[in-house]
Amino acid sequence: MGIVLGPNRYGKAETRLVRVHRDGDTHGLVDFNVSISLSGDLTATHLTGDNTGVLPTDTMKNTVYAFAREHGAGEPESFALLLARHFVETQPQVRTAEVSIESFAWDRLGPHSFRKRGDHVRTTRVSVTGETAQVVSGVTGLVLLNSTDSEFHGFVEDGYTTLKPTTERILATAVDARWRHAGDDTDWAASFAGSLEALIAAFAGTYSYSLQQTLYAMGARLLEERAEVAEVRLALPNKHHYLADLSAFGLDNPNEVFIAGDRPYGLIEGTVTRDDAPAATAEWWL
Ligand SMILES: O=c1[nH]c(=O)c2[nH]c(=O)[nH]c2[nH]1
Repeated sequence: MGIVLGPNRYGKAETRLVRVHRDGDTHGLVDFNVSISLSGDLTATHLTGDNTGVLPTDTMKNTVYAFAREHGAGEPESFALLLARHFVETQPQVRTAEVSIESFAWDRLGPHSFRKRGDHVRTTRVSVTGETAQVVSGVTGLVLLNSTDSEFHGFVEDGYTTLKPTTERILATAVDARWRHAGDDTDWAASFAGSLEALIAAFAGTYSYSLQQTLYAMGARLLEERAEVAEVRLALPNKHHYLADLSAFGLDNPNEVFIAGDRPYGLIEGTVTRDDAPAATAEWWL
């Protein structure tokens, strides 16, 4: 009885690409999750470890970022065809290339501000003890992104610091916010809509030197615009976008092609409150 190699394929899964198309002050944003799988004559590496026909999956990932710089990234079908044809045409041992792309839609908030579509959840938490009622409203999973107007520098640098100061970066977060109402009788629909609008406007409108600064601006704006709210708590994950280094391929990258990071992420948390806010009557955060 013999043992034979059956069907096989290999590739790089889930390359997270964010492509900013800079058209003057108005930016376009494309957000892709690209998975590549190649098959063909790959027997040698499986049977003997002979890698002469193996294009590294790392190269596939690099190709995604380099093509995004060279060709832009528009419709996912076009970008997938471009990549798949490239691997079949340049790698004689590859018979079939499969490229799958998940494309995440963002709605425009401003020239360089975006909100991820179909995301957030409205929350409420009410605590009643005897005659006392405390109402907390909130939102989770509201994903916002500014493709410019964000810097981060002047931070502590110790022996373990490798982060380079930057005057140009993407700032993105998934807003997790709770706000405590001073009373228990207001127009809840209008209050929620206005609070959400205040958070979004402050994020989009703040020229940011840190996510901490943006957090304070968001909380302060909500309190300025909603008299019925006493206190705001925000937890903002810093959804890092790393500038892809394309210099090895002879390409520059003027803040256009980004690697969307997953984990770890910075987590910036804080409370913004009125100095005359009534005390909370129950635990209300998380
Ligand atoms: O806005 C930021 N705040 C930080 O505290 C921080 N730390 C870091 O590595 N990047 C950032 N960005």
